[in-house]
Amino acid sequence: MRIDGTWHRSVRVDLADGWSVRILDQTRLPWQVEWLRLTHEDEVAHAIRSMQTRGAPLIGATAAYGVALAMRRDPAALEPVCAMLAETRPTAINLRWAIERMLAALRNLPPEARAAAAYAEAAAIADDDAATCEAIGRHGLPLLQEIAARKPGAPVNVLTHCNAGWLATVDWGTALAPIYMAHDAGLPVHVWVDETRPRNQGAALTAFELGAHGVNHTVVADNAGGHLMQHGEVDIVIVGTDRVTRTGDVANKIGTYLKALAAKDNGVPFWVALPHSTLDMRVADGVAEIPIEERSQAEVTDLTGRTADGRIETIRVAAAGSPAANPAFDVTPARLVTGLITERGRIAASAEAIAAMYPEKL
Ligand SMILES: CSC[C@@H](O)[C@@H](O)C(=O)COP(=O)(O)O
Repeated sequence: MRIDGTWHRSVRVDLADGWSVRILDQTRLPWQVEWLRLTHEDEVAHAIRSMQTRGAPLIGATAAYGVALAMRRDPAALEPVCAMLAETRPTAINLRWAIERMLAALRNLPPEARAAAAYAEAAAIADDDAATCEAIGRHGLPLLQEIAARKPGAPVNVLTHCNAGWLATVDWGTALAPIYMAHDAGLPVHVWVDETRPRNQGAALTAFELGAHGVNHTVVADNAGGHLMQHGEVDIVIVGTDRVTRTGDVANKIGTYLKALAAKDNGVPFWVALPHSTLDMRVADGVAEIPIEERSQAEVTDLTGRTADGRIETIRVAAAGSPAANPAFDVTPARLVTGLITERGRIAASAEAIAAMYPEKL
C-alpha cells in the first residue's frame, strides 16, 4: 500500500526492536495516520475488538502476530491465548483460519522453540496474504479491461461497499486489488464508494486509500446504489467478504445484500473477491449458519468526525432515548453473486466450482 509515496504493509514487526507489532490505527483514519505499537496479546485482542485493526484477512494476520507476542513471554499459554484471540470477532473466518494454522505449527514444538516458530508462521501468513491479494488483483483485472474495451475512453464505473482494500488485508486488498491494477495500467477507473454506515468504512477508509493511490472516486450514501444502477452509472459491483460458504453464500458488511439485489434487478454484474482463507467449507447455508456480529448501539446512534477547527468529536444523531440495533454483517445468497474472484482464478459462486478450485479443502 502506498501512503505519501511510501509502500507499507498494514501489519508488520517493528524494525527497531525486531519483536513488537505495528498496525495502523484505523479508528484515527482518515484524519490521522498513526502507527500503534502492540507488545502484548491483550493489546492485539483490544485492537481487533475496537476495530483499530479490521478487515477479514488483516484480523487473521494480526491475531497470528498476537500469538507470537504471547509465545515470547509464555510459550505454555498457547492454547488459552489462541482461544482468547479466536473469540475477539465472530464473523470473519480468516481469524479462526489463522489461529488454527498457528496452533498446527506450534502445538507439537517444545516450549523453547515456540516463539521463533510463531514469528516465522505469522510472517508466512502475512506474506501469503499479500501474494494472494496481488493474485486476486491479476484475476480481477480482465473484468475491468473487458468493460473498458466496450466503452473506449469512458470511465469504468465500479461500485464497492465497505473497505476491502489494503487497509483490510496485509497489502493490495481483495475487491480493490483489481481496481489498483487497472488504474496503474492506465484504465480510466472511477469508483462509487458506499459510505457504509454505521462505521463509515467506505467514506473514511476506502476513500482514504483510493485517494492515497490517486484513483478517481466518489463517496455516495449507502442508499444511492440502486438509483445509480437504474441510470446506467454502475458497470460492475465488486465487494470483499468475511466468509464464503462451500455453496458460495457470501457474508460481508451490512448492506451488501441490498446492493446484490439492486444489481440483480438492473443486470449489473456482482462480483465477490476473496482469498482462500475466507472459505469456510464447514458451512453450507450462509443465512442460517454464519454468526453475525452484533455491535454496540452507539455505532448507530452516534457519529464521529472532525470539526472545522480540527477536533475529533462524537455527536448523537438519533433521537434521545431511541434504542438501536446494529447487526454488522449480512449474507448474500450465492444465487445473487455473478462470480468469485480468487487468487486461483474466477469461478462461479457454486458448490461445484468451489470444490473444483479448492479440492484440498474438501
Ligand atoms: C478484504 S476485507 C472484506 C471484508 O472484511 C470487509 O468488506 C468487511 O466487511 C470488513 O468489516 P469490518 O467490520 O470493517 O472488519
